[in-house]
Amino acid sequence: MTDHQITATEPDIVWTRTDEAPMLASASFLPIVEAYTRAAGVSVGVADISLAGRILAAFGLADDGLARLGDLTSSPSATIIKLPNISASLPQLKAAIAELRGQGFDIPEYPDAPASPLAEEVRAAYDAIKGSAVNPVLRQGNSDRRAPASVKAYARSHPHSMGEWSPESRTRVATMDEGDFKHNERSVIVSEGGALEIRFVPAGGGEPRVLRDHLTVTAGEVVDATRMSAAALDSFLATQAAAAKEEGLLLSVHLKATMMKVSDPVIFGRAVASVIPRTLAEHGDALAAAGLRVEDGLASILAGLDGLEGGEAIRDSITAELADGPTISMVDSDKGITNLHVPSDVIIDASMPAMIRRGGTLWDADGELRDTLAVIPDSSYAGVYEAVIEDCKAHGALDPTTMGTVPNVGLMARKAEEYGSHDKTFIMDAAGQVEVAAIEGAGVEPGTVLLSHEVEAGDIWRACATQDAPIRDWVRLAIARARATGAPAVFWLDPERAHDAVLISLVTRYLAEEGVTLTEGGDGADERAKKADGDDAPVEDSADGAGLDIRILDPVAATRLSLERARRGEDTISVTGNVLRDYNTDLFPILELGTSAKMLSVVPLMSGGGLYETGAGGSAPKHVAQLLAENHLRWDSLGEYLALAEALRHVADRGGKPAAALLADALDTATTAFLEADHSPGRKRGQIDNRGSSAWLALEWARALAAQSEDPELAGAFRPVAEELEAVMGTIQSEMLAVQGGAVDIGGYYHPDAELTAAVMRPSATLNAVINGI
Ligand SMILES: NC(=O)C1=CN([C@@H]2O[C@H](COP(=O)(O)OP(=O)(O)OC[C@H]3O[C@@H](n4cnc5c(N)ncnc54)[C@H](OP(=O)(O)O)[C@@H]3O)[C@@H](O)[C@H]2O)C=CC1
Ligand SMILES: O=C(O)CCC(=O)C(=O)O
Ligand SMILES: [Mg+2]
Repeated sequence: MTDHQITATEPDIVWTRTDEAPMLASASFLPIVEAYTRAAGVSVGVADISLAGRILAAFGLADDGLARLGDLTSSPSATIIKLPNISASLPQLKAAIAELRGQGFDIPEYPDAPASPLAEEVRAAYDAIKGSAVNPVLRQGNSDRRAPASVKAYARSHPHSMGEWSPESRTRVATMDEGDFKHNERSVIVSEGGALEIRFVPAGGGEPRVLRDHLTVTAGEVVDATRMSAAALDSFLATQAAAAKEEGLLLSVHLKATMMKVSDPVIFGRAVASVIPRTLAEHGDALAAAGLRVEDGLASILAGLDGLEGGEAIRDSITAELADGPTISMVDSDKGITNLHVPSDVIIDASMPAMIRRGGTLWDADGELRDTLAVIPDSSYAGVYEAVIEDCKAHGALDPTTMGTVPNVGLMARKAEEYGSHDKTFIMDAAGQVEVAAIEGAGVEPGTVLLSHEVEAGDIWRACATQDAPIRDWVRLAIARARATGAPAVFWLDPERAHDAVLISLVTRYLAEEGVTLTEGGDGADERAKKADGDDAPVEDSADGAGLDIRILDPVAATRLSLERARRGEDTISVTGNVLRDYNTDLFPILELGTSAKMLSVVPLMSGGGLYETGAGGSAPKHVAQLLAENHLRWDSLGEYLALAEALRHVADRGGKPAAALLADALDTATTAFLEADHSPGRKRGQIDNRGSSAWLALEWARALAAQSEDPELAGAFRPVAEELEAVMGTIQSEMLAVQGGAVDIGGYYHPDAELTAAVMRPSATLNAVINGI
């Protein structure tokens, strides 16, 4: 029994308190949810998994909501609604620590250079909070992300803006063709359970050093190892900086420094270094002595120069080099924030689709849109974006009013693949060999080296693991989605990649075990032959005779096929590994719906429980900035509405709470009516915002509950609510709009004051009176 054992008092549904815009939106919507569910005998509790909450918990100053929920995921009764949370970069973590200290919490500063065992401990505690520390704990299942039919219908009738694509666009992707993670990858299947060790053997003799001492593996686990060569990376980045300048393209770098918290900040730092090489050659020692690191971005370095002896000379040198080098794309041209200022500002899953949606352009320092050289160092997945860009150049922008949908079934459970690699990623400090060796079991003699790489100082070496049970579950989920929709399901796997080659063999075997045969031409050959014939029709035949069309294609071919079908209005399920799950579930929703916030994002937990994520995007920091400046929150809570309906259905399926099913059905009806009436938040001050939207949803939900006849008592309880809300909705909406315009104070960014937040997020006394009266 762990400290966090779930008790019988755990509520039916746990709602997560997170950060930024989703947390603010919850302050408005959650009181409505609590009132409606309480009236139907369904309990909703809150677990704090915010960045600030996790920091306080690490020092015993708050309950550990994340640990509690992590335990809950192993229970079949788990029903968790997970809102997006901050995956903190180091600058964000430090800002949160400073804010909490400023509020009087007794927590230590982040030790940059720990010099005592205690400081080491503090650093380890903080490093565990950094990056994507929440999702891997809760995601004990694979992922099923899609746009529900009502949302797709809404997007078709209310299309978002889509930039034009010209065949003359010079925007392109640059990626490495050697020395990167893709090209150095090696992969094995461990035949039996056991334990592995990761060790470093220095070049030219010397004692081997253990990097990771007891890595438990299970039978059938796929273990990969790879390295990014520092020399190859530096040379690639220098070439791209020169190419961007030469070709007059903006330089933009697209990484995932938040989620890939060990490798990608280092790669980001090398990108920063590539635009200020002379400054680093001349002043590198002074910067290091002041603790200013390229990994933290230009903003952090520039801020650290204030008051530093010799700081002005360094600033002048940086300014001169930036003026002399390629034009770097802007995150915020008004404030002079470039793509290389902050590691967490540009996150590839959102940044590349947003650029594609804007006709392949990014902003320059004058706020003008220009073509860009999109630098994606590792080539494992860069080809997907390359293929989309080529497609848009050839055929123009996609049309949201007609395009089909590309939902995703993602292999994600139990820290699968790269996104579970943080504790097995190392930045090498010397040349030598890194080995993954069996120390116990694993179906081989102890000491057997399973994987190894020659490394140089500065290289990034990492191992990833993917357990067999999640792979089988993923294949079954893909079949289930193909059956439920009739759409073809395509496994995006690249036979040229070591890991994917192993997965192709497993997927083929597990499909056969489920009685499913790959569609003829499932290797892409048929598609190519048909194209050569000028025949654009999809492969309709299904090899298993049961109407299933399941194929395996490399990611570039899969992208082309999915886009070709989408342009014809046809749907294609993308069945992918963990990284492409992340990329595709922003890419396609942003093109189809304008934002991934409108996605239904279900994680059927392998224990039988359910995790319902809201949307597939992030926490939109710029939405918070807008709320603070002009009291308008444009966050769209549609993802929350969709997730709540699914969670209620899960509670109903567990038995004993029949009203949960009625709440779910009524919420679906309400969401459809809400979309049809176009009550979604507007982007600008003076338009309806998140709070006004949730009030409309409350009205539609009450109406649908009052209209159902299965539970007359419940209908009776909600009839007056619906009538009252209907009568006062005009007043509610005017009260909501009246507060917009000026700045507001909620007493903090990472840890705002609960009362101030509630006051800002519940500004309509009329709505509050109705809700509080339920
Ligand atoms: N599941 C999770 O917990 C995730 C957490 N994150 C975290 O979120 C933060 C920001 O990351 P990132 O996703 O890259 O950037 P954003 O959150 O800024 O999302 C990108 C853009 O998507 C649009 N958007 C996203 N959600 C909504 C919504 N509900 N309503 C309206 N528009 C929305 C906005 O576009 P527009 O400008 O058009 O309004 C936004 O600017 C980081 O801290 C990151 O670590 C990121 C991804 C997932
Ligand atoms: O965990 C994170 O940092 C981000 C997750 C994410 O982007 C996603 O799941 O789509
Ligand atoms: Mg994502």
